[in-house]
Amino acid sequence: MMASAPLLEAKDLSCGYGGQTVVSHLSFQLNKGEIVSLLGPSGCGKTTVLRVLAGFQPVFAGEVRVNGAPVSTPSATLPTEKRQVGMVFQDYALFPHLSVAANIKFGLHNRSATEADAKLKDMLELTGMTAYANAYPHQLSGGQQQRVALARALAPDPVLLLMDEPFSNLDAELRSRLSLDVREILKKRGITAILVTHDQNEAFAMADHVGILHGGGLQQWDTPYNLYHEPANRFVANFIGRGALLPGVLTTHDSVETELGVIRGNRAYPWNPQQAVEVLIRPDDLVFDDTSPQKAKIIDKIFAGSSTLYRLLLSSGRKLEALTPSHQDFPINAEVAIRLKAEHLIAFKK
Ligand SMILES: Nc1ncnc2c1ncn2[C@@H]1O[C@H](COP(=O)(O)OP(=O)(O)OP(=O)(O)O)[C@@H](O)[C@H]1O
Repeated sequence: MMASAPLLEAKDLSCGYGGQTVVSHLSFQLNKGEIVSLLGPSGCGKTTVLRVLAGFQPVFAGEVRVNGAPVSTPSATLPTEKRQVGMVFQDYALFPHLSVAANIKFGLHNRSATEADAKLKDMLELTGMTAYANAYPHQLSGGQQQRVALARALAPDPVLLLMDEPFSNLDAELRSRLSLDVREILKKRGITAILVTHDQNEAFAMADHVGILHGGGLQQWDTPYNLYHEPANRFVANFIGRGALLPGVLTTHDSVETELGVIRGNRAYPWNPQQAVEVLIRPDDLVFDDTSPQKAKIIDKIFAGSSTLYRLLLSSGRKLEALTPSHQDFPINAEVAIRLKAEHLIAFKK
């Protein structure tokens, strides 16, 4: 039975501070080698959950299991040092007076010198920091310091790696590059990891599954693709990506009449025909198409290199956004013909 247990399992977990519950009824599982992200707005409890998983604080209810064995229950909390978790924080937390090599070897005091040296060499290579073994943290860039922090966290072969906003002190470009690099490093070694972030690009770039936390609970646990294209509720629809909600009326269980025509989707809704709904329109659901009878006026555009985001005004006065390849270049105030090209019909009852 133990062999088939998930690597990490949170079951109906409630946690918080003092008597104050921050997150309740949280359940999720991670298999070995999986990378997941807990994503949510500031204050939703991401760090609190991570602290529970690390063993820094107790659970009020529910339990956490690692490889089938309970590590947190309301009556017992296995201490951090016995959990074999590695941690990477926002502020790097490297020892300033120790060299890169000594930082990485810090958690290896119970290994033989030969073993520790081999591990150091391996970690330096894995994180691309071999040339900096003798440098001190203040001589490194933020991105390099975070690579060392990762090497230090991975050196003792943790069962689980916990990362709390690891890239938020870095500029946007470095952040996106490093998040891909770190994913590659973790995948190469089959490391199971949880990343806490409020940055959806980071979560999407790194994680196999993402849990959206809000309002004291989990709103959706899904792949990045599904969170974007098949959000489970209005909160997720608004929180993830860009988009607008367009009013419409359900005509059959899987089609909605809107001012852009009838939208037919890939799922059936249980509501009666004529039910008033709102349909989620993502910017990439709209295409410019000269043959379409639907007209819109361009009121703004944001050029982003390979693509352009257009803000459009419909004749009803409603506004939508369209994301197109940047060769399709139109001036502000131009009238364009648009067509909906959505494969997913995401409707919410009005
Ligand atoms: N030590 C503490 N004592 C009491 N309440 C706390 C403590 N730490 C956090 N909280 C509260 O718990 C809630 C969740 O905090 P938490 O830090 O887990 O959120 P978060 O989602 O990680 O937010 P952020 O993205 O801003 O870091 C917040 O309302 C916060 O004020």
